[in-house]
Amino acid sequence: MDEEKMMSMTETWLKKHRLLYTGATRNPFILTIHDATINIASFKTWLAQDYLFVRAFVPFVASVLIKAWKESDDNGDIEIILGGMASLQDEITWFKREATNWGISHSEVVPQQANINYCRFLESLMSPEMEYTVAITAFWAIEAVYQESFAYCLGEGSKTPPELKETCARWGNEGFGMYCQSLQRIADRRLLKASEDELKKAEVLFLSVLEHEVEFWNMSTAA
Ligand SMILES: Cc1ncc(CO)c(N)n1
Repeated sequence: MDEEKMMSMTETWLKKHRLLYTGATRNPFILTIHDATINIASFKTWLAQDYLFVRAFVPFVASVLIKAWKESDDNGDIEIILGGMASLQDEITWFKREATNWGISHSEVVPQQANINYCRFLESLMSPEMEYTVAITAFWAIEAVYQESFAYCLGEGSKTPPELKETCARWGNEGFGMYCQSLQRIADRRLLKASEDELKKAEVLFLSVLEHEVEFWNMSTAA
């Protein structure tokens, strides 16, 4: 009897594209939070830009919710996605409060190129022609990168400055980790039934997410 468990599709891709995934989850921006050498200007750039990103992320999640309602074979998906949407409201409130704390005025923040590109990518995923399977896979990847990145900043041996710990805990907490696992399970369940074309498309867009995440972090450290 074979005791080995089969690898899920997302696990297979994470393994196959390890280098790029590590590039997204252990980016220099994250490493400098982890070792407390972060330049506060970089942090403020990230904070200001990510607020704009999250505002664009809300309609994207709403579009995934609609696809789940139309296409999903499991009612449980709706609750998980809806839970994600609900926490985005809290997240937007948090971003506004943090901006005040760090002396950022959102009305003066101009979206940078990497952010514009990423938001445009989100918009392409919102198209009604985009399959649920593909969109939920991208959704999982977007959340998973933040979860892995910020959890690392709170992990053993991290020297994260106390004033940044709350930020890291937003995405690095255990509950957010469980939520990412739920999204991953949905993606894997769907990918199991996907056509060859859909699988290929989902893998390509998974890689696009990782590239956009790398560019987003790089944008923050470049400023
Ligand atoms: C750029 C980016 N990726 C992922 C997340 C997670 O929601 C975020 N807030 N911002």
